[in-house]
Amino acid sequence: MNGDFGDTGEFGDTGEFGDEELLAPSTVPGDTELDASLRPRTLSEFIGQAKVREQLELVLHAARNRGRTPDHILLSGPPGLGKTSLAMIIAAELGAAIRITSGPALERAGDLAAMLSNLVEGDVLFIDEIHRIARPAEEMLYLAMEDFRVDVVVGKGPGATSIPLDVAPFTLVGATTRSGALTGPLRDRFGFTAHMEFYESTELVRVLRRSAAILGIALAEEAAAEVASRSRGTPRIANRLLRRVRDYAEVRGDGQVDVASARAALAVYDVDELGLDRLDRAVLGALVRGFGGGPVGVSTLAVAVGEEPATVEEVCEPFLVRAGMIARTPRGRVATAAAWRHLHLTPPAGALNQTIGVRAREETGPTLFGDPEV
Ligand SMILES: Nc1ncnc2c1ncn2[C@@H]1O[C@H](COP(=O)(O)OP(=O)(O)OP(=O)(O)O)[C@@H](O)[C@H]1O
Ligand SMILES: [Mg+2]
Repeated sequence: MNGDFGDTGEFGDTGEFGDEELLAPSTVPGDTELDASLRPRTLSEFIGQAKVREQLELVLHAARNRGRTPDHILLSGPPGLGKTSLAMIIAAELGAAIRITSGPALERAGDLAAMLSNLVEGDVLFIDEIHRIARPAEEMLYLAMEDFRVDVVVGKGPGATSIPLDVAPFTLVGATTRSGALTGPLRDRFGFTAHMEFYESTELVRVLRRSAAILGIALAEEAAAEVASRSRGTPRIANRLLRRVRDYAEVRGDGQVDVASARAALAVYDVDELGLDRLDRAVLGALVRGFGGGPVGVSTLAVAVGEEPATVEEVCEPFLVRAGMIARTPRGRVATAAAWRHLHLTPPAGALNQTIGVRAREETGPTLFGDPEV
């Protein structure tokens, strides 16, 4: 099994990004193969996310010492940061088999029961987009996670009986771009939640160097830095931009990617110096020009740019917050002074001045001004 199924679910449905797919953090057609060849295979190959790596190392090590399956693990963070890669690494580090499914595929409890009853002791069950699991399956999952047992209901109406079935002890690894959308009971049953953060440019440079070595691309140091700084803190985007600058260097140059050809290539693909794409710029434009800088609710913003609220909230916004362009306030989203300037406009006197590089946590993470308005 190659286990690569990045194009399930709403983020895989990249039609909405049109020709701006280059900067979509989700997988786009053609990525899958690339992702598979560039995926880190061990925890030590996994670049960045130092905190998460340390925490995971402890969880896995302790479980190995005790000869037990580790606690269930939730991986939470924006698309393309390495959740699927980490899930596979967890299984590899445990020397366990990995079974892969996703929330949207578990529509009926029976789908999950079939999956669970096939598990062998020690297996890792990976459920991607776990926040999209259907309710009946979710309830079955609680019991399986806690007691390694499921109740399969046979028959209908008053004659229905439930037959308890044992499930082999397994480790559930769930991945989600929206841990806030998980129900409390499900979240509580994970022993450990790894919060994935956007990558620093220096880390993306290492990702790019590694990928260039695997793909046999001559990538100059300065060019790597240039690509890294425009990759929205996201390894998947860094790898994709790397392929585009390679194309450019091969067609218009001698195949060597230097900083000049990298810049020229990125200009051709309309990737701005912060790595913002058309949708990001549309969101900022709507916020600044349409709503005077906010505050405005995320669903209103989504309507203004003709996008799904989930896309704006889970794909654009985390990065715009991290880039210091948008702040979440209890009354809605607000454009910072940097956002106005990025659009070549003069910020109004009261515009927020925010430092770049605020931690981009999901909606459950700390915000500047208390709970985000949803
Ligand atoms: N830490 C890392 N080191 C090196 N490469 C990485 C790292 N994290 C991710 N990548 C690269 O980025 C690609 C995308 O990672 P992955 O598919 O694991 O992301 P994801 O978080 O599961 O995304 P999604 O939420 O869209 O499913 C990988 O194939 C790999 O090439
Ligand atoms: Mg994934």
